[in-house]
Amino acid sequence: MSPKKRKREPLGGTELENDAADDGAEAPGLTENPGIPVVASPAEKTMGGGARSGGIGALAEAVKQARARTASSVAEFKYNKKRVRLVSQESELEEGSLGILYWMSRDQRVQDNWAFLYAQRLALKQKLPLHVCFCLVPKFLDATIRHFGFLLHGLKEVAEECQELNIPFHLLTGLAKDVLPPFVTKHSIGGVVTDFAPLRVPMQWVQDVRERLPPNVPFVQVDAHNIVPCWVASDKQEYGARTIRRKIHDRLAEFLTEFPPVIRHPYPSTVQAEVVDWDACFASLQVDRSVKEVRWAKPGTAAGLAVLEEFVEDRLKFFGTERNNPNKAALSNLSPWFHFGQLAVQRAILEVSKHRRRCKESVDAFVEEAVVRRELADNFCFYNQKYDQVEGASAWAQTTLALHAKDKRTHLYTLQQLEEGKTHDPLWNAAQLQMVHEGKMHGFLRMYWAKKILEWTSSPEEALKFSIYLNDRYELDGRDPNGYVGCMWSICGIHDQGWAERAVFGKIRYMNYAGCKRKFDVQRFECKYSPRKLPKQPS
Ligand SMILES: Cc1cc2nc3c(=O)[nH]c(=O)nc-3n(C[C@H](O)[C@H](O)[C@H](O)COP(=O)(O)OP(=O)(O)OC[C@H]3O[C@@H](n4cnc5c(N)ncnc54)[C@H](O)[C@@H]3O)c2cc1C
Repeated sequence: MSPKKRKREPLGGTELENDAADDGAEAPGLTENPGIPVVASPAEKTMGGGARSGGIGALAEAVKQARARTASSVAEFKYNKKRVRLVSQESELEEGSLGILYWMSRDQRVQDNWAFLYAQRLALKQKLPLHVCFCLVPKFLDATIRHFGFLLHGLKEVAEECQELNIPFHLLTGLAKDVLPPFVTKHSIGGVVTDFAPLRVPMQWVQDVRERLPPNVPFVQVDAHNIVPCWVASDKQEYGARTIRRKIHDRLAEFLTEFPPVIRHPYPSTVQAEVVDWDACFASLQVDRSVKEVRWAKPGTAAGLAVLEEFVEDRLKFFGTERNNPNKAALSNLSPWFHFGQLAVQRAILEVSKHRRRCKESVDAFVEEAVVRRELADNFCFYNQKYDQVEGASAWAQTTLALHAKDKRTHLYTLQQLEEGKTHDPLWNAAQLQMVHEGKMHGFLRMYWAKKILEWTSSPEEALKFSIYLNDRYELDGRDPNGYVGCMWSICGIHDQGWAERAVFGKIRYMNYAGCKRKFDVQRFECKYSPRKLPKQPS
């Protein structure tokens, strides 16, 4: 007997593309936060420690009030459904279901999360319980304990927040395709909402789940990471910042809005989430533990908001003029929290934009980096399946690199020499060691660093492979569209133009040591990250 349809509530697709609101310690573990062991970092201070306000920061409180002023809940909010796309064939919820599930993946936060909000909206409208799950894979693309530690600490905070909001949080262990569909069936979940990541592994996870979910369960995806949803910003791979910039700016009035709050859920579930033993979970991970967690970046949304607050107060004023100076504290340092979705870029932009009158140049530059460049990276990975291969580059770049493939290299280094920072170039070595020890290389140096790998390895393919390997292994923000695009920009000229032709690089833009010396005090940086001053790492 086919189940009776509940009040028809579509979950995505064309019916939703309608602006109007529808009616519708010592032991590695997580007990201590942040987890240990950690790298003794040379960074001056811990980011996100909340030291200034000793607990909940002024910004966190102001943000809470702003959400509350926006709407009493997402059910009363004019939700822009262009953020949502239908993944399943079925688009309507059936009667008899016992809950809505948000499968959290890229966007690991409760508030300021359009996917979480959409799931709660459905649950409120249907008067159903809301569940959240995260599928923890014990191994992911060579991520190390540096990454998993940050992720798990953040999730622990998510779980605690969910509990306060009467929303069971389920940590499922295994690949989503194996654990999520059985969960849906067992608990009679009526609809599934997930977030969006353009990289091939998470895209495949979504496809696999789609194939295994019961056919009568609608499944939608919400772009909760970008301000302008990736599929709205453009329907094709863009040439560069110059072609996507206007498309994004033209849509900001529509999408750069305040968030309503995720509220305490009024429809409790009879299904209780299993209590997560976070320490056991941490201990059971089968990951490389030699790349240590870092102390300067405290994981979690609260810490991310505190870093945002510090940035706005202390560093934003320098961002416009000093962001290319690695000796100056001018950057936001927010990329780890953005990467793990612990902080919404949209929240950062809403806050930073309030200071345009005080520091226009900085605010405009920050919007360019965090919105235009970042969303361009998502665009590239979404529309180009070869986003991490030389074949993914433009024809002109592939041709010029091929023409110069046999050019004599002045130096050739092995992966191990590069990894240990043992090249002839003290600036490069310092940048490499900054990344190894602190988990974050300065943004300006990332370009120089990757370009030198092209210069000192036997082929562009090898250069790309080494740079992605090192970036993903050591950068806390690694395995991100920004990282693949950063390496592809530096080595394969994507989103760039042809420059004067030279050996090895062909027409790919070149950078050199002398250029860096003109920009900042190179010696000071080299001195700070000299191997003599740093502990031996990784062990
Ligand atoms: C070779 C190379 C590798 C890179 N690897 C990564 C990576 O793995 N993960 C990552 O998030 N970024 C990467 N980037 C982009 C950029 O360098 C970092 O986002 C930035 O340094 C992070 O520091 P921040 O948050 O202090 O940046 P800020 O300068 O404060 O910028 C704020 C935010 O804007 C975005 N942003 C800044 N610069 C860029 C850019 N060039 N492209 C896209 N988005 C940008 C980031 O989300 C960043 O957090 C890479 C760039 C290059 C050239």
